[in-house]
Amino acid sequence: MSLGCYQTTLFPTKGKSGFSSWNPLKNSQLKGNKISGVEFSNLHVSQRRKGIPMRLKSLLSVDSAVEIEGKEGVNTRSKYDAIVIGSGIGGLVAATQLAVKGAKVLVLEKYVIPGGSSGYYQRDGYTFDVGSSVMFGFSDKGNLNLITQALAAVGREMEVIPDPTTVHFHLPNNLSVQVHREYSEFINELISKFPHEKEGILKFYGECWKIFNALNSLQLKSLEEPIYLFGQFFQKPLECLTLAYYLPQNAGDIARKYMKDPDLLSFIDAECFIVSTVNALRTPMINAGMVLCDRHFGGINYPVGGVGGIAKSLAEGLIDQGSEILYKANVTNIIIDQGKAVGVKISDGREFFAQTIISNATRWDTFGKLLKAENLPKEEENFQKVYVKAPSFLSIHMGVKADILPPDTDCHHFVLEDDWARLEEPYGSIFLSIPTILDSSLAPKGRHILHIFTTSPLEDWAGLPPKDYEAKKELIADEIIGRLEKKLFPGLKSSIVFKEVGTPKTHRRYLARDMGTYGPMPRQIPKGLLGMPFNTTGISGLYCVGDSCFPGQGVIAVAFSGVMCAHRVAADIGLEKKSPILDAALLGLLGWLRTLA
Ligand SMILES: NC(=O)c1ccc[n+]([C@@H]2O[C@H](COP(=O)([O-])OP(=O)(O)OC[C@H]3O[C@@H](n4cnc5c(N)ncnc54)[C@H](O)[C@@H]3O)[C@@H](O)[C@H]2O)c1
Ligand SMILES: CC(C)=CCC/C(C)=C/C=C/C(C)=C/C=C/C(C)=C/C=C/C=C(C)/C=C/C=C(C)/C=C/C=C(\C)CCC=C(C)C
Repeated sequence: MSLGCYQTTLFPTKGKSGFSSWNPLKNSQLKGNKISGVEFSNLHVSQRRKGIPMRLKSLLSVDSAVEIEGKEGVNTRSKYDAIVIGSGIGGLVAATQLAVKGAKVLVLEKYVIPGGSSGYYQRDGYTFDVGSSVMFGFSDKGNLNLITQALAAVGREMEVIPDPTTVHFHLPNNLSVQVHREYSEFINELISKFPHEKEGILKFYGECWKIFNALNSLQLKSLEEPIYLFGQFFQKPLECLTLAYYLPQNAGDIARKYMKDPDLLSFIDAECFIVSTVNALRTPMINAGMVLCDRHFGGINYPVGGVGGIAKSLAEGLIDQGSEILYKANVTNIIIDQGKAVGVKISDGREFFAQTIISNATRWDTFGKLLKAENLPKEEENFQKVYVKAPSFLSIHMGVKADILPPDTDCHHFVLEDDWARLEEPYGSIFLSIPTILDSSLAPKGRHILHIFTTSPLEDWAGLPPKDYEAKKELIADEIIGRLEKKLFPGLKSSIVFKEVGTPKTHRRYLARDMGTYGPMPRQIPKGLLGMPFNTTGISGLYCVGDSCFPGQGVIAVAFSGVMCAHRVAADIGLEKKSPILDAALLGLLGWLRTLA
């Protein structure tokens, strides 16, 4: 196969890339084969293989997979142990964990850099986080610092800046609550707002700590792998039973056992909404326990240089382990042979084969686009009955003059001005992150970054002619900024020096997520986490990872899903212990439990 045929994909040009407003290559950042200092030859392979020039090795390594298939047929075409579709944090954690266990992994990413929703883009001297800047799991202690652990597994460490306040809530009836890093400071502040509910507050958050402490005592691996699971039950029976007890419960029910004040219950709704996009009655108690305590135990920590550095470091670590990432590789099909997933096809026609296929695309994309919808396995039908796509977001990335922010402004804010009923409505509540409060290197001197986002359904933006679409973006962004100007920063509009607005269509396009969705949310009141599928699927050899798998949305949640997925896949390809009889029993039991949700 001629090497020349890949030259155009190795050196993408601005014109050919086809990306517009959220393209990190925009504004002359594409220099040779570097994006912002990171090498991005179309295919990265291990620097450790010596003898052949780097780029040539890249090409050979991919070509050989195809060549082997062409010459020798199905038996030898499985070059890789696993192919991972997508390089979101879920996909990268699964890939790196497998690579350190000795697997040969190929990650195929549609975009030009890794990270997906946890990626970054640069403009005019600003480095913007694409998604959330609130990082759980990034501390140096406990068992739940999954981001720190994922990086360490591939020999990477990032400097982080501790955030003194997870979020500053600005809520109806002038309720203002700062979630301080110190638990006692937070709880005292909350009790000072609701002194008559002191006992209830202590009991509710006390139950959250019970869950957190149980989670934090376990070695986290795949809950679909019986040897590990029974081992944990044997070593930590009380902790496992605690978790099993809370597995089918929701935070709102437990809050209602202890609290009566409607404003306080609405506050608990807001606490849950920022991590689950639904109210407390629909938020699994295990997830609430995890996030409402980790922010005080390990704290929220921001990586120096921006959230995008996490994915970049994982991708580099993966390559160090001898595995590979191919960018601009849009997977269009999962190839099924005799009922088993054996490979994938990408949009330029190339096919890659592996023992296992792991999809970091959402379950809706995996089973609606990459596989034909008529092949929907029963488990996926059930998933789609219990969960719907959460709405997407309208995001505004801005650069502002620094003097507009009062001294001691917190990094993260959540604003819902007058009416609790608007919490879950589109455009009802506003999330605001100002990461330059923690890391000033993200913006030019004398400037701050404001990243504003609010829920917004794709339907609001569909079918508009370009002029109307642009006008609507400006109009809605102006309203949202006006609300922040009124509530937090008088004069905000006149301090703006840079502004870029992304809609649900932008999310759909650049993050390749069906309807630009933020992730799954329960259709009705769920039974806690019981209905959430793990990583195996109804198709042999095919696994899912990311936020449409247990335990759901959130960067730390998808990191856990990556750890679980890698463990299950490693057992299936012989890199970890496995018992086929116990497997069949546990997977059957879990499948049955899900039908109860
Ligand atoms: N505004 C925010 O704060 C925000 C927004 C969205 C998501 N997030 C967080 O990120 C989490 C999602 O992480 P994740 O790992 O599940 O997924 P992800 O969406 O971050 O990453 C998936 C990756 O797969 C790639 N991909 C999808 N389909 C592909 C295909 N067919 N071929 C090749 N590549 C493909 C995408 O380009 C993307 O890089 C969310 O739960 C949420 O917590 C935050
Ligand atoms: C199986 C059976 C039957 C039994 C068993 C029992 C057991 C053992 C169990 C166990 C379990 C476990 C281990 C579990 C685990 C879990 C976990 C880890 C979880 C986690 C979670 C997490 C989460 C959810 C997170 C989330 C987060 C988020 C979403 C975030 C977001 C953020 C944002 C949006 C930002 C905001 C902003 C502003 C405010 C500005």
